[in-house]
Amino acid sequence: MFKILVSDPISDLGIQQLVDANDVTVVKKTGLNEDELVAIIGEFDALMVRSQTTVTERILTAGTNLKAVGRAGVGVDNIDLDAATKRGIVVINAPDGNTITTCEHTLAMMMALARHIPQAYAKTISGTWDRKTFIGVELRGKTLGILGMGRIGSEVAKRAKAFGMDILAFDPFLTEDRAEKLEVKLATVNDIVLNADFMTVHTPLTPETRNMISRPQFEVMKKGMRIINCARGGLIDEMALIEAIDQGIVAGAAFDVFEHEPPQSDHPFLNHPKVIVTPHLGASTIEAQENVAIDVSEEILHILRNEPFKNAVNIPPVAPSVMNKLQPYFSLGEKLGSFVAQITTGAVSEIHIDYAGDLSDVDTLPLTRYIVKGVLSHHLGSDVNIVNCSHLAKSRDVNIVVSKAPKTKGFTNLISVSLKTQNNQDRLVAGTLLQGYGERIVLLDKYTVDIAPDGNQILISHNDKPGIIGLVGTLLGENDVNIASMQVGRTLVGGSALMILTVDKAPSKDVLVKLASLQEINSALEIILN
Ligand SMILES: NC(=O)c1ccc[n+]([C@@H]2O[C@H](COP(=O)([O-])OP(=O)(O)OC[C@H]3O[C@@H](n4cnc5c(N)ncnc54)[C@H](O)[C@@H]3O)[C@@H](O)[C@H]2O)c1
Ligand SMILES: O=C(O)CC[C@@H](O)C(=O)O
Repeated sequence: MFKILVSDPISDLGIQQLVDANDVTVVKKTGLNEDELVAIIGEFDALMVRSQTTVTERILTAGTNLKAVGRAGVGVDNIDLDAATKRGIVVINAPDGNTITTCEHTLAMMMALARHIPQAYAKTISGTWDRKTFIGVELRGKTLGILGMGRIGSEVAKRAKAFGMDILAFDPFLTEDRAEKLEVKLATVNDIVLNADFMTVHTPLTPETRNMISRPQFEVMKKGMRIINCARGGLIDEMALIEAIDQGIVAGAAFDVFEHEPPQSDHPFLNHPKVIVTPHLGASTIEAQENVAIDVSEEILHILRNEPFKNAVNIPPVAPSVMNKLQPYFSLGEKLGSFVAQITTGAVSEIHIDYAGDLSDVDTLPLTRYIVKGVLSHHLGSDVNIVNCSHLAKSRDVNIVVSKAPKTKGFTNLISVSLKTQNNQDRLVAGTLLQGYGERIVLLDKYTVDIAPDGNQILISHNDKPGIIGLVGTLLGENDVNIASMQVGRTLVGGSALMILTVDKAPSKDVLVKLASLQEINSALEIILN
């Protein structure tokens, strides 16, 4: 039974599928501080949050059973991603579910700003009928500058066009072609600062975007600019903005987000007549909260059930077409990694993976992760997963080298995994997925073999002499180890040879020692493939 902690207010309807799942227990506990979370997180397999819970390294370290942290929303700046990645915890978000809602909030803020609606409302209900102070401006014919043309920025552009606004847009990934399709003019930040009447930001908060609009921009800004921030506090320098408003450069600002949330009661935005604010309500609609919670719940279930998932923030995304092609190879890849690690002794310095045939023309990174996981799991156990395997390899100075070849020796697909060690070993295992026969190991070092990579195997290195197979069979039989299949490979008659046995149960250490001491046998090794 998986236990999931929901630590922020999240739509009940959105998490219904978790509540209904018969392999899941959902515990809702909101408003906990870090210490309280640290005290209980160890019992849980997954944590689901919005933006109130700050998921710190301490919480992640205490979450010894945590496999996933789900963010019901877009921004993951409240989650320590590095700490999660190191611990192999998948962080997922719901990037699409609140796009329209946040875009609509942005437009609502822009219109409220243009027409002084919150200020006029406050005055009217206080008993003053003031029609002179609140002369607004039209949106029609005005220029809107959009910084960040991702999901939300693009939707804002579409709707602003309907108001008759001209759009100047800046995004490092915005191409001429896409700008043309969106009917916006490609611009620089400076173009927007100098020419726009309204400016709205829709970027993530990164070291590069922090204070992207600050004193240098306000100094040259078009007079009368109105600024909206429904993305992240810190994108626009809050103190510099107040100065610019007081200097008459900026006509007004509408902010849904703050550098520190909630802001202190003496924050200058909170009592400034030209600033309107909402308490991070951008994503707060019934629809968006259901959407994001449904998306994240689905993903958490996939992760806990070991099923393919998307939207992981700490693993690069994979196109569905690539995923469909690679997925059948994940189990084979992991077993090849595990196999070669089990036959290698000494510290691994390099994992060389060669993809040939069908696999040579796809982005194989997700499959590489399974292979690396297979290699590292042999020594590091269940602490390794596809999220942290690259980090673990790097932190142990293991070099991962990938090569590709379009042709194979008679196989439509072939994955070769070789390990180089610091004591100069170089072992290789290659496998394929055979139509109708499933996974096969077809090459072991220089020996051609045909092994189904499952269950318990014994790998015996011996000299190619008559009678060895009989000796091995007799010894295993005497020790109640039943042989399911046997493969023998040699390169030269009478030279060194390899025997691989699939057995119904694992041999004891004692039996392996006895096998290794038989005449003409050089070593006997147990390999377990699950
Ligand atoms: N107020 C809310 O409740 C709320 C709700 C949802 C999203 N958000 C926030 O809104 C922002 C946008 O969300 P989204 O879903 O559109 O994200 P997105 O990832 O789809 O878009 C972000 C865009 O910003 C661009 N960008 C990055 N650096 C830039 C830079 N220096 N200058 C210009 N553009 C840059 C990226 O290329 C990308 O296209 C995020 O910060 C998100 O956390 C806030
Ligand atoms: O959970 C929220 O309401 C905040 C959502 C928003 O900031 C996001 O990044 O998705």
